Amino acid sequence: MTQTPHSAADSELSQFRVKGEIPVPALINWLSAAAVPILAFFAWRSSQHGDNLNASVLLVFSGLLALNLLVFLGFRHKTLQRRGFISLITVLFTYLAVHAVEDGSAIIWLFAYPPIIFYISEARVGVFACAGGWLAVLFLFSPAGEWLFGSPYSSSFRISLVIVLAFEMVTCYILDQSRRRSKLGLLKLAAEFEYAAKHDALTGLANRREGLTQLEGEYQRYLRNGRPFSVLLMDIDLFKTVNDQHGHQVGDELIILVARTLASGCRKMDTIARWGGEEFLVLLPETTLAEASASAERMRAAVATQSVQTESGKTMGVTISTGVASIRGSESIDRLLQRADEALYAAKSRGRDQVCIEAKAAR
Ligand SMILES: Nc1nc2c(ncn2[C@@H]2O[C@H](COP(=O)(O)OP(=O)(O)OP(=O)(O)O)[C@@H](O)[C@H]2O)c(=O)[nH]1
Repeated sequence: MTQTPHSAADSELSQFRVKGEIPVPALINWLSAAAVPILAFFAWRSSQHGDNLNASVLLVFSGLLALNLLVFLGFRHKTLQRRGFISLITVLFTYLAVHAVEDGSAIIWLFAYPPIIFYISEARVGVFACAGGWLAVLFLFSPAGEWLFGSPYSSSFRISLVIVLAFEMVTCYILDQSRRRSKLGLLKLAAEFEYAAKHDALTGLANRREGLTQLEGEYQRYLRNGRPFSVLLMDIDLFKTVNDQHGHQVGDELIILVARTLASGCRKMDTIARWGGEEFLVLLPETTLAEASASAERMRAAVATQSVQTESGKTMGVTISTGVASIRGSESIDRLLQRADEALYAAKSRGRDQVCIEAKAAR
């Protein structure tokens, strides 16, 4: 069954990739590959300035990001890669800000955090991480933060950074929401297209193409496991007369009524397809000829109890004729359908409102 877009959870939406969009694992790989030499460069600069502790910490981050990249390349575990990357950059950015790396100027790398986090994770993770990060910066810049960490940031820099960071985070959130909305729209459109491609617009049943697809799938299963399946080919009797006497609208109502009756008489595993104008194909997986003819007979009887109201207020009954056939040996799908069609033809020629099994009368 096609998933409806409305039920798509945020996480599923994050995994749904529009053609041309950069895949999250590829983006993380690229960012990691870029971050490893950048961190190594800053580690080298720190060691030049005699700050060996900072050089070691940056080298450790560089190594961990490289490790996360290699683990992904080895195991292809996307969730592990994403979580590892988010944890590492969150701790790294916190370290850059708190430790005031490069005389505090390294804190500007914090601006890389919001777009990355919104792109690679679910919306609520992005909001949580950004709000938490912003509050942490606010605390770092407060008198309490200054007393605790002794950071060197000037007051004008603090004000600017807090405001610009908030502006960037809100902008990233808005852009991310817009991206997610358009993805949702595409997901909805794709589901609608998929539904339209597989279903008949009038009855909501599978259309002929989908019926054939299901039939082919069942045929392949039969070739593998040898369990027989059956088909019922059904046709509304004297339908042309209904159209001619009462108009196409009543004819359409009758088709819908028969479709509903057939659907309510089938198992979940069965497929009912609108095969032609007033013709239906029922595919009964793992069903013998005897079981199929019993089902066909039940459906025939159920349809015969139905009626529609004509424009003159009279009730009009409806009957169907059915041809039944079961797969045999290594015959083709075409041959099976041909035998069902011959049985249907026999049911028509023997007076309609009856079920015929492979050219033999069943009633
Ligand atoms: N209202 C309506 N009529 C349709 C639709 N599709 C096909 N038809 C009509 O269905 C009729 C089929 O009639 P026939 O194939 O001649 O057979 P019949 O009158 O049912 O006679 P038997 O099959 O011999 O019982 C034609 O008049 C088509 O125009 C549809 O979607 N809606």
